[in-house]
Amino acid sequence: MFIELVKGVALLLALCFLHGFNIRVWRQHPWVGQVFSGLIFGGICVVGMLTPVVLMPGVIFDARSVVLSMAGLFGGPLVAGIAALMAATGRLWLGGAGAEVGLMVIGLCTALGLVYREGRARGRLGVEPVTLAVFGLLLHTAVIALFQLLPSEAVQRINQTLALPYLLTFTPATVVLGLLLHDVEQRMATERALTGTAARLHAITQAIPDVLLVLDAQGRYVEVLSPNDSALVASAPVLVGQRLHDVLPAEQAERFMALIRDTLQSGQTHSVEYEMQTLSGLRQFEGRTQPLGVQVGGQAAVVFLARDITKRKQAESALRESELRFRSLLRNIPSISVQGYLQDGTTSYWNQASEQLYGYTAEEAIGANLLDLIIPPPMRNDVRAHMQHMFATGEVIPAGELQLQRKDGTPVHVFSSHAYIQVPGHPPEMFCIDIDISGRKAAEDEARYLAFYDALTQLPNRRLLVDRLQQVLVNGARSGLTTAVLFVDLDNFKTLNDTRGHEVGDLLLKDVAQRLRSCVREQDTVARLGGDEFVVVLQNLSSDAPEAAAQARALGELILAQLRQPYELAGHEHHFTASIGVTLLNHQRDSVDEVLKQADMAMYRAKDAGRNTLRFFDPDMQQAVNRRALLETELHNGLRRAQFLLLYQPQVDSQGRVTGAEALVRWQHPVQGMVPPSEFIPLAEESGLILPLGQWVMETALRQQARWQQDPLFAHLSLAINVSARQFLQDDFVAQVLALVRQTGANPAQIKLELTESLLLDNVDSVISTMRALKAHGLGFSLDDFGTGYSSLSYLKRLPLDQIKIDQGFVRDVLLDASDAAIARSIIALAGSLGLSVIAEGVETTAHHQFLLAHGCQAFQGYLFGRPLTLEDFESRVRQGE
Ligand SMILES: Nc1nc2c(ncn2[C@@H]2O[C@@H]3COP(=O)(O)O[C@H]4[C@@H](O)[C@H](n5cnc6c(=O)[nH]c(N)nc65)O[C@@H]4COP(=O)(O)O[C@H]3[C@H]2O)c(=O)[nH]1
Repeated sequence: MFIELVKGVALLLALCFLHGFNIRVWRQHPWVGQVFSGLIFGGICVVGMLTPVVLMPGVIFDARSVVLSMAGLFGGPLVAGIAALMAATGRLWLGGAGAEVGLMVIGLCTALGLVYREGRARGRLGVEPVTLAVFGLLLHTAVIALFQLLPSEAVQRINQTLALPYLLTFTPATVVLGLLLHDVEQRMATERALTGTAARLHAITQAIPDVLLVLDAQGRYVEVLSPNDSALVASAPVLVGQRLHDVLPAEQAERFMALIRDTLQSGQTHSVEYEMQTLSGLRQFEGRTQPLGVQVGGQAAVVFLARDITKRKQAESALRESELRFRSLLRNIPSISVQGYLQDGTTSYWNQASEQLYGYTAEEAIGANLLDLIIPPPMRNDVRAHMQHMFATGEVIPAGELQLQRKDGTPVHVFSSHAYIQVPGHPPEMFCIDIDISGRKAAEDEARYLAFYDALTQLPNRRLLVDRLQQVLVNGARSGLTTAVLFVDLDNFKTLNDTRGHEVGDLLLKDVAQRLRSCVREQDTVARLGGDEFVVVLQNLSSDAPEAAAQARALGELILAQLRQPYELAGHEHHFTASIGVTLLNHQRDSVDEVLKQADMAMYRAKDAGRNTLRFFDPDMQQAVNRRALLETELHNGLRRAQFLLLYQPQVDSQGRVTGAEALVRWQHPVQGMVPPSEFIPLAEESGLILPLGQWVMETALRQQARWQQDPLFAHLSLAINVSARQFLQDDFVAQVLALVRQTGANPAQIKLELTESLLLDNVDSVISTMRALKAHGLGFSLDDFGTGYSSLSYLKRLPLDQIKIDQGFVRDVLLDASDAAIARSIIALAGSLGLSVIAEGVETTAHHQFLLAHGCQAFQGYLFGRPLTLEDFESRVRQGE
């Protein structure tokens, strides 16, 4: 019996082995595994039933209760169901009296096993020995209870002999089988977990591109994991088992050994960068070591993770090279100045082109402030504001043309672009990229200059001339002053060009340009129209057209005279003349074209008239000018030929007694007869002939006065002499007069110099000093035409005058015009208050005389008392008066 039970236990062990093996075999297909497990459990039951403990025929005992309950507990419904079906089939096939109870036992054990399984699944029951033992005891007690349904004979024997051994054998068997199956179950779970971990690890190591090595303390390759062999010194299978010294150069192997030692000693991760000759060539790696934590083959070991960084290193090196290239490019690129500045303007970068452009070396510039370096003072506030805005907002200053300054202070034109760069970890910077455009600017200036100036003579060209004339036409109308346009053309210029070539021709034109410029004032324009044609624009001439024409003619004559002077051209002396056409601008009527055409036509008239001359466009003007020119010549001749004489107009006192005379010049023209001063004095003043004429008058008058000195009849007579402004303002006027006084022996106390108010307009101080100098020698002064000019009373007070003359204009209408009468009265009163004598001129009627007399005037001159008389007539008049 015991032997039978041991056989049963052996069957149980076989069951465990077969069940474990089956599950492992079918782990990929768990359902199939369960079916086979069911067959195994069922098979063991059937085998057990075939070698049972036979109590009596038809009543058998075997280990099916243990097997089926464990099939339920560890196999689940499918396994237990198959096993129970097979066991039931086997039992029915064996038959006998105990068959029914046997089937019930099969059902009971299977069911209780499944119940236990459910309790375990819900966490209520475990599979530890005690629980299994309680389960086994309950199960087999229940089975013995079922045995009570057997025939009474069998029941009796069971209860007496078998029940107790049954309980004592099968309960522990249940525990043992449960523990064994539980162990199988656990081992399978561990195996599954390990398989999962290994699969994950494998997947991970396959996924990472790095090389993973396990090296022991001796430097032996324990494990080599690499996605491919290209990163290894030899293929993985070859490496495993070899030592570092076997596959690496000694020096490198030793370096890794030291790393392994350090890692194991410190227990810390270590990093290394190295280069290695691999199966795919020389590669660079970044490696990390980590202690493995467990021993391998009795040795401590490290995990070594190596990453191929060849590409990264190549990229880094390419980047470094590229940066180096760009830096070198920026540094050395000619003509493009690059400068870097920090927020406060401190210079952080300065390339070679900046050195050349601005004159500061990089050493001088870096660290200095932008504003102090190249920004002209007037621009500094603007630049500061722009920079602040850019650094605050990141908005770049727009590119544009600027005028900056070099180290030596000279200006430089640049086209400046700006960039705002912020590199993480560095302060933001402004980069300026400046291109020198001074050359372009100069070219533009040159082009602008050439557009308006003649390249050969540097004179304004036709375009600028037209421009200026247009302005003159617009503005001149307002001023009322006259503008004259002179068209100057060289005579025979073409011959010079043809005979001596254009170069010599150019020399002549340059010389002519210079001479023309020297003839005119700053405000006038000399332009070259092209070829040998020049135009001179004279502005601010007299508002009186004939006078302006005379001024234009005078300048034209001067130009002709200048251009007549010999020319020294390329070693030869040449003589040229010019023809000039003149027109006066009529601001209301003319256009620029019209004006130039007129001057051009006048110039051709000058050519027709034999060249070396000037002609006016306007025939009337021409005639007037001709007349003046003729008169001027005649005036000149008249002086030489003594055609002038003095008349003497008596000046009388309140009693009508002659007290003196005013000397009045006359021109005894051989053809025109006696010419009055109004016709020739202005011309004499313009032409300068007034100086010799005035000198003659002064000498003649003084000589006459000296003669009168000798005669008691005339010795008391004073003599008034007219002095023109131009004459009076000569530097040596005082010396001239005093010399004449000395030479003639005239009495200065009897001499009165008559000055006009116009003299006082600009020259009060020098007039006063001249007057004082003469007065110091006894000469007296009378202010002529008083009241017609604009002399201020304050001047009047300062002038060392003796007499004021009331102008004949006031005297004439003194009885008709209340205001003239008032002026005359005021002048008399004024003279009285200033302590001056007063003389009225132009007194023609006794009514004039009476009025003036009544208002206190004591001296008179006028037709009422005598016209200007020849010397003889004047002297006989004085005699008659006596
Ligand atoms: N209607 C009218 N006229 C009278 C009467 N009494 C005198 N006159 C004129 O008035 C002018 C007076 O001379 P003035 O005011 O010095 O004005 C002078 C003077 O400014 C200038 N002048 C004359 N002789 C000389 C001279 O020798 N040298 C300079 N620089 N200027 C002279 O020429 C001006 C004109 O001289 P004249 O033609 O000689 O004209 C003279 C004289 O003939 C009168 O009752 N009725």
